[in-house]
Amino acid sequence: MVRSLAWQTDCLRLLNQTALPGSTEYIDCRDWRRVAEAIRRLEVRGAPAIGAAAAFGLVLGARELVGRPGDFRSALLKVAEELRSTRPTAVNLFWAIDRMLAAADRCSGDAEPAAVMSALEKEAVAIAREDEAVNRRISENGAALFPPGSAVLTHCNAGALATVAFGTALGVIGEAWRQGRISRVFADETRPLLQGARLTAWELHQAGIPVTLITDNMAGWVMQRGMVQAAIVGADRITANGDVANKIGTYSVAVLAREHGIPFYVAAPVSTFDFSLDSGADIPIEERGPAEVTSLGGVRTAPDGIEVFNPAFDVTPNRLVTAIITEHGVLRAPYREAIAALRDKKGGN
Ligand SMILES: CSC[C@H]1O[C@H](OP(=O)(O)O)[C@H](O)[C@@H]1O
Repeated sequence: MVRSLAWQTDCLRLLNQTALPGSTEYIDCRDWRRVAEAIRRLEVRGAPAIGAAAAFGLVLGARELVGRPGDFRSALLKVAEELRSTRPTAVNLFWAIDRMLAAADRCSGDAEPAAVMSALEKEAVAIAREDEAVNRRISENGAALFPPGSAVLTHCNAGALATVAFGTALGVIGEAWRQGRISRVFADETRPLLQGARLTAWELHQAGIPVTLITDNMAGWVMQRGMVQAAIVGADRITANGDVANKIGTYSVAVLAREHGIPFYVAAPVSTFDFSLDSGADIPIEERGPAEVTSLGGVRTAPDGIEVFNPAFDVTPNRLVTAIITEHGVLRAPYREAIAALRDKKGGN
């Protein structure tokens, strides 16, 4: 099974997703700063995966601080803040760090730093283990939504690579495939960083699931031609009213799905819900550098010095979301009440 990361006690091993699909390379992080860099560079990416990576980054930070002079807990908080600053949109990053700091706070005030570090390591291992189990439940809950023989469209990568294992949207697709419910997947390439072409197409091809790669601007025509009967994506943050932040281009897919009368599904764990935000207008949207848009594979594709707008995410309003598939079941509009009922199921905060 594809895994985005593995805790090896002395280091956090990351599958370098910027090297896929051309080569399978690993990054062994023994320093929390290298984990932070990997998140910023999208060497590890995907909401649950960056949450788990940051959790193990905090363990590495704690390990560095054990035996150092000065106040262990305030130094640990500084590491946590650095990890929080890596990317602003996926709420799993903040959920995981909050959960780790809560684990540290459960240690008595006079606990030795080594004891706190041990508690942090246990919590990070639990976060990683739970993510795989949660994704399996999401997959089982979502598979039943697809009538046998369905072809579906997906955007970006919400697969095993975006999580600790198994995936969310691609987890649903894999389970539906195993049940004979999905016959083919149309994968948007997902400009500018091509998570669909490089990662989703790779994951599905590895799994033997029929996949057709299309460019983002082909999604409407594929729907208009009746080549897909549904769309399913992951999420980076879902607010209290059911608005969904996800990879840039997701909103366009949702509008096209509504226009063509096909369901638009979102698959996400409860850890991706942000109960503190009332609507998608409040979600911070990461903007990345111009080079991601003005070059491709190291080849310049736009004039020097051209103005660039490069938002990494967009927000799909809840009215365009047919259902949200979680580990606790499938939510349908109106979402506010159903989401509120999930609140006590979100560990950590
Ligand atoms: C299962 S969360 C996956 C989610 O994260 C991706 O963003 P990025 O590749 O920038 O980390 C994308 O929005 C996916 O849907």
